[in-house]
Amino acid sequence: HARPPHQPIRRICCIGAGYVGVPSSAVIASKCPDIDVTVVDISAAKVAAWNSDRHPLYEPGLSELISQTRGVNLHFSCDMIGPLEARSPYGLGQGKAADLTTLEAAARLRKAPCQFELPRASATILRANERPGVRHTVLSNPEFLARAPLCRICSGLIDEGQEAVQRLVPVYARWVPKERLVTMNLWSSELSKLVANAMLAQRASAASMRPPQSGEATGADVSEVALAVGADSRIGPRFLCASLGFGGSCFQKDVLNLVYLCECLNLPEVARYWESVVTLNQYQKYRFADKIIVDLFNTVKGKRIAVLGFAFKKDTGDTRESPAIDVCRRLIDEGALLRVYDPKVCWRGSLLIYVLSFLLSSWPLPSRGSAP
Ligand SMILES: NC(=O)c1ccc[n+]([C@@H]2O[C@H](COP(=O)([O-])OP(=O)(O)OC[C@H]3O[C@@H](n4cnc5c(N)ncnc54)[C@H](O)[C@@H]3O)[C@@H](O)[C@H]2O)c1
Ligand SMILES: O=c1ccn([C@@H]2O[C@H](COP(=O)(O)OP(=O)(O)O[C@H]3O[C@H](CO)[C@@H](O)[C@H](O)[C@H]3O)[C@@H](O)[C@H]2O)c(=O)[nH]1
Repeated sequence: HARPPHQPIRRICCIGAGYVGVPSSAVIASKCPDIDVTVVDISAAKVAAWNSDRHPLYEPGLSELISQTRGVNLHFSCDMIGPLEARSPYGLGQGKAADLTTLEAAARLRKAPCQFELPRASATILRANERPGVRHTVLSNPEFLARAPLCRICSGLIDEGQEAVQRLVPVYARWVPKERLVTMNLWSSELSKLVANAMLAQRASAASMRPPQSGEATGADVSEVALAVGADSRIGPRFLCASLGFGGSCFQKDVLNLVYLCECLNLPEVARYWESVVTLNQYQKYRFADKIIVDLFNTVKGKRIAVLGFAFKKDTGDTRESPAIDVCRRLIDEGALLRVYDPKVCWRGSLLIYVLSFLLSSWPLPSRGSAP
């Protein structure tokens, strides 16, 4: 479709009203009042929840952003075609259902052998479904710079997509200083995300494994060690807290993506190196559960144990890959009766946890807010 270059973006449709889609869309809507943002999701319940005052996930400041923008230029819908077709004279949504179904399928090729193949595969699928007047461009715009919020990477496929990149950049330029808006080729962008997350995961893993097995063996205090080590500006103070293992939706997946990439590139030694980050992380969780068992006189069978906190980190209700899952599973396998409570974990997650804990324990439910 012939479109004048650098025509400003007026509409954005985000597919997937989850942890990435909603915060990103809410920020764009609040920073760009002239852009109409619609978030669509396959789950009617989720869309209804976003349209209500009981949002399905917690993120500090998100509810406030949504209350300012929802119904103004931020919309939640199950209609995969309407938001774009009704308003857009061009672009991805102009067409029919098949178009967006394909886009969705392409965007969610979670079984693509490697993250790197995703943009190319998406582009191929979209191109195969193009109709006259509709042109698709795939950009890589990974979300991974959580601690560098004033920075954003946009990238297009190596030899194409530059026009689309030039149209996307001004959207972020509303709140990101120009010098911190980085454009690069797609493979650099994808690899940046993998490497950044893998290095952070490696650091969190190493922090938990500070030899010799933290302070336990030596009498050292792990927080004091972290303070001293982090005072070296080359190392820095962040990500040095020993924990029972890293969790979350990205770290393990991204490290394993890197492992796979190394294997494909015939770099088995490098692959094993990164794989050991995940292995150590698993070990750390089992070690923690074993320590509980040992401390409770080598058996937890029939013992009632309270688990305070279930999300993978503080200030979130996200339980994906939470280390608590492995710890609880190990304790349940050993016959413990668990009582799990996390005030931030809500909706489906909490229901599951409550059902689990009801089945496994006769303790009364704590009232909301009574937990630390
Ligand atoms: N969570 C992160 O921090 C993070 C960071 C970078 C990239 N990612 C990637 O971004 C993607 C989304 O991650 P997330 O954490 O937001 O996941 P999520 O599970 O919170 O959200 C995904 C949403 O997509 C919806 N969905 C699934 N299939 C759909 C379909 N066919 N049509 C419309 N909606 C559909 C689901 O109902 C869900 O609400 C994933 O591919 C993830 O790997 C996540
Ligand atoms: O000193 C530390 C710091 C973190 N963790 C653990 O590491 C995991 C990940 O923490 P964090 O990175 O804060 O959370 P995520 O939301 O998973 O964020 C990561 O993954 C996101 C998705 O790719 C990126 O946006 C972020 O930049 C990247 O840090 C959590 O289980 C933490 O408890 C530690 O064990 N010790």
